[in-house]
Amino acid sequence: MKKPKSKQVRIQSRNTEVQEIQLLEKWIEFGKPESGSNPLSLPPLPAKSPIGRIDENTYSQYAGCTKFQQLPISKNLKDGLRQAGYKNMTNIQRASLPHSLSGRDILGAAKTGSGKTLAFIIPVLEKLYKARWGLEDGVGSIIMSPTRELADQLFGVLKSVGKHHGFSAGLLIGGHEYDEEKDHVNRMNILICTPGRLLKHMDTTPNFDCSQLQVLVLDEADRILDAGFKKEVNAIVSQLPKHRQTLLFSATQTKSVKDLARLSLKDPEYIAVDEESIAATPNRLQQKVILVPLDQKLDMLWSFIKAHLNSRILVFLSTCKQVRFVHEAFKKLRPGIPLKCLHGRMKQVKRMFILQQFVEQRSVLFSTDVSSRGLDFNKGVDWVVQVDCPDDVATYIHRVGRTARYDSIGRSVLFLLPSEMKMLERLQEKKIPVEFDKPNTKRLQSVSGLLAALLAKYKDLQPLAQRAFKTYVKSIYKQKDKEIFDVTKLPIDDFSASLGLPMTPQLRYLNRKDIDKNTPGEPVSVPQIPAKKDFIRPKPSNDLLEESDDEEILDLLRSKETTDGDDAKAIAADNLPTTRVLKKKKLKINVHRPVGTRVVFDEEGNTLPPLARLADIGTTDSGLLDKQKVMERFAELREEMKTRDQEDKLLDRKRRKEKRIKEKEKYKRARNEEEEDDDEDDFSGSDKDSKKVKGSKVYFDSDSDGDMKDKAAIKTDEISLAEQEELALKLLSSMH
Ligand SMILES: Nc1ncnc2c1ncn2[C@@H]1O[C@H](COP(=O)(O)OP(=O)(O)OP(=O)(O)O)[C@@H](O)[C@H]1O
Repeated sequence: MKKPKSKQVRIQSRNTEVQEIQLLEKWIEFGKPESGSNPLSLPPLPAKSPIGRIDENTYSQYAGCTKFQQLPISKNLKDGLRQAGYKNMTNIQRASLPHSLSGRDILGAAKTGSGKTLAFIIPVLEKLYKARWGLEDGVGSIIMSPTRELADQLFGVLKSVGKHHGFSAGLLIGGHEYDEEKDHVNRMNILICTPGRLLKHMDTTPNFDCSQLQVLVLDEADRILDAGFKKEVNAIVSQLPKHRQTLLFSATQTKSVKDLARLSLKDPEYIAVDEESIAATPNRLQQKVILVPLDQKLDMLWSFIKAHLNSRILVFLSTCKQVRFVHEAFKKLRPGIPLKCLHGRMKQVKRMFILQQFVEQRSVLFSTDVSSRGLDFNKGVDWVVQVDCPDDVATYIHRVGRTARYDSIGRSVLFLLPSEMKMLERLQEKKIPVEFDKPNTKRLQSVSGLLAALLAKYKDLQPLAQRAFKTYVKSIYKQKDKEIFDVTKLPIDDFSASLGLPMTPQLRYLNRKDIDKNTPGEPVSVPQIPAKKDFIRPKPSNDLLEESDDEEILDLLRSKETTDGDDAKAIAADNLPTTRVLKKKKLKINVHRPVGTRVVFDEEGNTLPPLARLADIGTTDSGLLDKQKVMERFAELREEMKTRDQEDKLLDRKRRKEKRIKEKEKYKRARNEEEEDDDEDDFSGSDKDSKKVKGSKVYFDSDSDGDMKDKAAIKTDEISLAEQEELALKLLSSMH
């Protein structure tokens, strides 16, 4: 009894589906907006106006509608959206959906946190639904994201709003089990992926086929189309059918004709909903820029964290090593708020776990740009702190866009070095409403002294600090925009000391003279910049574990109280942390000393001449060296050098012998192959013989190569002559 009923139900639901699709297609065709028009400019539809079919040939208007329920989309999707809590559309959704639902290519730009994800997930689901796409049809849509975390987040949105559709969807990202993915990838209708992993499947997974692809989506399109992904994206696109719908979205969009040609976009609709708006960043975002000398960055960051213990703070640093160091070091100083870190070198599972934790509790997340794009921390990030200057304005926009999402408020602060003030101009040129603040460092707590102590106590922290130092300087050195990033203007000794390092690590690629001639905090040309006297060495904190009041440091920084220059100098002198003393001593080190020699210090921390440690202070009150001891030491050194020379010679001989053996084996293999080839060919006996003789020549020990080759040649000649004589004799005797 049951079976025919379920069959009947199946037939019935298929018929309903077919009817719904026919209706949607007619409705879309009836009301699709003019190509090139912006549906946002149309007056909003009255709330109670009819939805869908009105009479035989008339359907309701949907260009200009404000609610998802007014769109020509399936009931399944409407249910999914309603259950996920989405009712009214955001501007980018209102502007793009009427175009994308009618099958047009889209190039969409809207501020961070403005709802671009639904603007592409809705047309993807609807396109496949209207095509009655099934499991057996394979890949119908690919959604590409530049980072794994963002791909994972998009996957979450797709699952939530698409739960009433019967599509299969897969997440293809690095860090996942590739073999497992391989087994399922052919059965997926929608793939959310990073470019690298998708290409790997295209190259290696048997029968992986995207030839029927209907919709291609690039989220954070400008990032995916930039040089970093160029090879992968070109290779992927070359394997996709040209006849498809393509949707590109980002907060900072590309209009490069070359890029668009690469993707074969067909008359795309340019939808930039914020073009008329003054700022490229959300209106509810308060943005500050403060001037912080390099050696005070960690003091400033520490003080900031201590003043915001009840917030969720996202901190951007430029390299993985910096993130690791600051996280490890600050953790040991226990600021009174959980600290987490995230960077591209971490295992994927851990990355996901950390993001989850950051979303769930107030904490500080130190991160590289791996989390600068697209991530939506749904409980809201209170502060975005950019300790290191972003590469460009686009990166700035994406970083600050992790806060003030949808309709929430947010705050951000960017630390700029005096040499990076050009970045402030660039932000202002792009109409980003940043407020420039002079730092009033009265409430700053210095951590460099504490870091020096930590480095001495925890041996594994010192290499971390060194790498943090080196990678930061290198990142500046490698930056393309030299107007902003000038490595020669970095006060590198002060910076090194501020990380608690006793000595400035060597930077082979830099000419020290170029750097040293620039003093920290040298005059800069931007008018708003405070004079050098505004940079005050902060007061070291006596008790860093004690919680400071939750008053915001930045409000204080803005306070009208200015510190008198002389006072400032006095405070600075009073409060110099211990690392500064170390730093002064370190400057006396002769960096050009011969390799392998040690720097020797006296009790005052001054460097001594080489061999000075041999001086017998008891007997030579003038500080002169004991000649006898020096001579003995020289003799010792000579002996050591002799032994090392002998060891080197032995090693060299051994290496040469190994090389010879390898060469012989190589020749042997080549000869064997040659002989095998010869066997297959129809050579005359004499040819074969001559080849063997020729081949045999190369087997001589090459210790005295030339000699032996000559001998071999002679030997071969002798044999042939004897044979010839014998043959001649035989011939003569037979003639007689
Ligand atoms: N119509 C809507 N109604 C309510 N909330 C929405 C709507 N659309 C999106 N949101 C919410 O707004 C937040 C930001 O959306 P989304 O992540 O899509 O922004 P985005 O524009 O892609 O940001 P980014 O440029 O940083 O990637 C999300 O939490 C999302 O759930």
